[in-house]
Amino acid sequence: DSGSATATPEQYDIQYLTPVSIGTPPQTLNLDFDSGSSDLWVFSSLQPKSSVNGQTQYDPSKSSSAKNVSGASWDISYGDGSSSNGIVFKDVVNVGGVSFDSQAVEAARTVSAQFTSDTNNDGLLGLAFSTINTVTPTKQKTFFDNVAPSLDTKVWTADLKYHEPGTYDFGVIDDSKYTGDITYTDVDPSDGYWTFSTTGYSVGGAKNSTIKARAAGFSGIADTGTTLALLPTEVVNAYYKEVSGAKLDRSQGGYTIPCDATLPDFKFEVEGTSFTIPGQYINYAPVDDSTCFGGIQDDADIGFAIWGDVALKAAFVVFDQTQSTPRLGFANK
Ligand SMILES: O[C@H](COCc1ccccc1F)CN1CCCC1
Repeated sequence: DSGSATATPEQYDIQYLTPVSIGTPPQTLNLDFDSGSSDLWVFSSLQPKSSVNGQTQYDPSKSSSAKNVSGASWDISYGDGSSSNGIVFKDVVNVGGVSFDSQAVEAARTVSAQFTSDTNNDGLLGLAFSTINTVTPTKQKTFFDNVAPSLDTKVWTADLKYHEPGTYDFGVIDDSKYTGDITYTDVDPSDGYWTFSTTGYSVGGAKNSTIKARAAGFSGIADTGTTLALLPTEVVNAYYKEVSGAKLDRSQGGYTIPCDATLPDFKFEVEGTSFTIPGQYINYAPVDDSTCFGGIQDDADIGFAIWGDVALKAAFVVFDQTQSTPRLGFANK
């Protein structure tokens, strides 16, 4: 079995939304596929009206296949301070033609203000490891872990794009979506994330002088649910040193740049193969009519780097569980 679903970017690629059908008859919700968390939760008919602002709500009472998981509840908080909680149903879930008939669908009772104001986001589909699922008393499996046995090959792939729709595929590596070889690197799943090491980085200076790659690598997570690339302070400083007019603006929460700056490319290396984030991707969004917010920011107080969409959209990425050790594959495209 294999399938493919479209990942459509919201403004500035702040996140990508993908249609998921839930229940009988199918209720289609647009979810944020998040490889940085492991709960599939949805806006639901159980929420107070005041917490819903245009989102599509899952209504288990309208699904003949919905079954409440007695005594189960969930409560999740994210790195950006947002949160949600509720109760749990099992129901049929279909993503791009790949289906599982008793997926844990976590129906929200409460969502934080950030989710209420995010009108097109109907919930999340977690794709990190099931060890960090928040359902108690019995942890639930991610959609990928549930469908993995049925897939032609135990992978899912992300082909996210700059300001245009891309795809999430399950059970297939579509060779038309990348060029050259796929470079694989081992993942350490012990924190529940797709954690991997980069062997180096380099900055293509505005004057086309490249800063030599940093000898030591650093570890980070591949996180489709994070917008920006959050990297070690030293790396971030080395990058913006190359951008005239760049400044660390605490009031904006990080580095800003002149919107008309010609930004250098940023290269990261995986097992010695380099992948280029074009400078254009690193002009994330305007904060006023001439100042823009940088797409590379500091990973301070997280303790590891977060390779979010600004980085992932520069590659074809394979989230691979075909072996006992999970792997990430990166290819140019
Ligand atoms: O909140 C996340 C961004 O958090 C980044 C992060 C990941 C893992 C550990 C610490 C972190 F700060 C983005 N939201 C997730 C759901 C909607 C957007």
